[in-house]
Amino acid sequence: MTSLSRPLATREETVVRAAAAPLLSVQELSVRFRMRGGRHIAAVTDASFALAAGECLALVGESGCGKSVLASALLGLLPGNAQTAGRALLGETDLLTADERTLARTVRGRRVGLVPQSPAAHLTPVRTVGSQLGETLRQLTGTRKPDVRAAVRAAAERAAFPADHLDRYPHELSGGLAQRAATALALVGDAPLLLADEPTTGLDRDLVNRTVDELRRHVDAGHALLMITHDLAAAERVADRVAVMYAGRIVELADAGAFFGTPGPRHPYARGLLNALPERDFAPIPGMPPELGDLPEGCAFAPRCPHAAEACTAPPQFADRIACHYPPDEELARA
Ligand SMILES: Nc1ncnc2c1ncn2[C@@H]1O[C@H](COP(=O)(O)OP(=O)(O)OP(=O)(O)O)[C@@H](O)[C@H]1O
Ligand code: NI
Repeated sequence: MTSLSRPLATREETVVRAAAAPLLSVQELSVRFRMRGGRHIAAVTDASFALAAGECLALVGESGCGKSVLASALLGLLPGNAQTAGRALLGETDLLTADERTLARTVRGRRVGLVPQSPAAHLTPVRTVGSQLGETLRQLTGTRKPDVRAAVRAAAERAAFPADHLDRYPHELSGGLAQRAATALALVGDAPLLLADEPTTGLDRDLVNRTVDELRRHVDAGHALLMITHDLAAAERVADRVAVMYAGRIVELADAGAFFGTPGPRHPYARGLLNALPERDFAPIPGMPPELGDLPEGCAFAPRCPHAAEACTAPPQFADRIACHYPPDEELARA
């Protein structure tokens, strides 16, 4: 063997390992907001998950449970009163500790794309959608001037944004159109990781499906997608895996097929979420989620949980993809 064979073999091993390693690894991510009077809001607590290239993870849970805060943390977009703990590794970069210059120059838009939850607030008010798309294309993909017009039309088409609205300003758009403009902008950079925060709000079912299918094509082309959504039907259509969040914690991670099909969700909260759907039992979960500034000591879902028992006054560990003292098997054993 020549002396070259070793480095070559090592490089091959590296490629194999890279293929198996997740693109994003979030480890015990917590976000706290410091408030007046020494109070704090525990918006995200100990969230851990990984996301591979070519995979979509849907993050679901009731309003206010911390989904958008989690996404903002991954982009370094939290306000000044936020404190983070844990790690969020994108390759070698820890997104939680990367400096603003790195985030602005190499991460946002280039390595991590965002479809924001409030697209109107993220679009530049004084520029038309077409001009914003054109500028983003030139910046992120180096599209040359003569090619920009066609590229803008293609980008709009991908997000079902009508070409005859490209000369409109953001305030002239309906919520649904602003949403599609934001999706078009987010897809332009071809970032390996896309965070889509409620990308189908304000769209009718046909457009929801069209948007979701375009996002799925993006995933199938090798990108990773973290999709935050209230729309469980959209989640079922697009996701490979599901993360269920309750009161700032991920309480269940599941394969989408098992979650939406058989055997179904394992966590009592996740079962409640699905059963609340009109096409299922249409039975809402009784009660309200707790205040994130005033969380109970034990399991935060216990006050609403039909299975709560003595053990639930202590916080459940996240183990075997669920944070529950009585996951289904144990429940059967108790019955
Ligand atoms: N800048 C902030 N300062 C203090 N608290 C905040 C701040 N931003 C968000 N929060 C709180 O963090 C919690 C989580 O909010 P977040 O927006 O992540 O919820 P969400 O799951 O995305 O809800 P929705 O589905 O309604 O978008 C909420 O209680 C919210 O009030
Ligand atoms: Ni949100």
